[in-house]
Amino acid sequence: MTDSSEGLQIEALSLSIDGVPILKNVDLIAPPATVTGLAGESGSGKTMTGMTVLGLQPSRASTSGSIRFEGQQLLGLRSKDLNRLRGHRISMIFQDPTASLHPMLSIGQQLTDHQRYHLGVSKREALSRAGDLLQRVQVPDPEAALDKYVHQFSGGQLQRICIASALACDPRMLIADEPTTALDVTVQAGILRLLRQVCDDLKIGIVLITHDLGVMSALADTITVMRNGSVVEHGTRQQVITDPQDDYTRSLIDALPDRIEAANQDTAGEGQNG
Ligand SMILES: Nc1ncnc2c1ncn2[C@@H]1O[C@H](COP(=O)(O)OP(=O)(O)OP(=O)(O)O)[C@@H](O)[C@H]1O
Repeated sequence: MTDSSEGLQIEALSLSIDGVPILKNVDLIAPPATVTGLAGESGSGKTMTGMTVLGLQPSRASTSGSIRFEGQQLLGLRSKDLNRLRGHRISMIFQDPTASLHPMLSIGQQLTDHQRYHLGVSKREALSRAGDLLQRVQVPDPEAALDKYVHQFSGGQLQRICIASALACDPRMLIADEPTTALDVTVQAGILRLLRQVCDDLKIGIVLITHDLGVMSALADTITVMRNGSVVEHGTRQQVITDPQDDYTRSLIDALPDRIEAANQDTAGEGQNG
């Protein structure tokens, strides 16, 4: 049982846009130090759920239900308070690292600005922390990397930099929306392994959003499956993957048997190029 003052608890979250229901009574619990998977086909409402946690739903959306983070109600929070939370206590990484990073700013600048805003640290301290973060996410030669720009890195390295940026202000929760979908298969496994380390070593809760049950089965501790804006299944990874109760989940798994098997094997041979 999760302590209600810890992690993220979404209860009966509904959201509609111009009267069209997008999310319907969504329940999701994401404890600390756990990877909570949110699966489902395209358009099922996974991203909208993650965005709503951060108050980033479209402005014309109407919502009901509850989103509690470390005991605090987020739904209806003023934007000033949400700003304080976003990128600090809860951060997010997205599918395309090149779209998440600014092409004209050095990596050092992109890893320090929000530290200075949220943590109030000096430029020098923020840079030192940024170097440590790049080391943690295994970007080669972290000191030199701080002076480089986006075009000088591979896609996998850029996603590592995005993870470093997401970790920069010591978040307690990380929402990862399709974090490996834009990457080569050979690089994906390294990013998944890094996210596992982040979760285990820093005790950060991760909400992993992906349509790919192969990725899900490699990383998630629990899996919630959505369809058409509703949760259709929830359980441990083992339960959901090996004994799905819902026909829709079963059809998703049946479509990907080989990939799930492959994803469940630890891909120890993956190199540092990611
Ligand atoms: N800004 C918006 N305005 C209106 N409807 C939207 C908006 N953004 C998303 N939707 C709708 O909300 C529904 C859920 O979309 P969402 O992006 O959450 O799905 P998803 O499960 O994350 O799918 P994908 O993997 O393709 O991103 C879809 O029907 C989508 O068309």
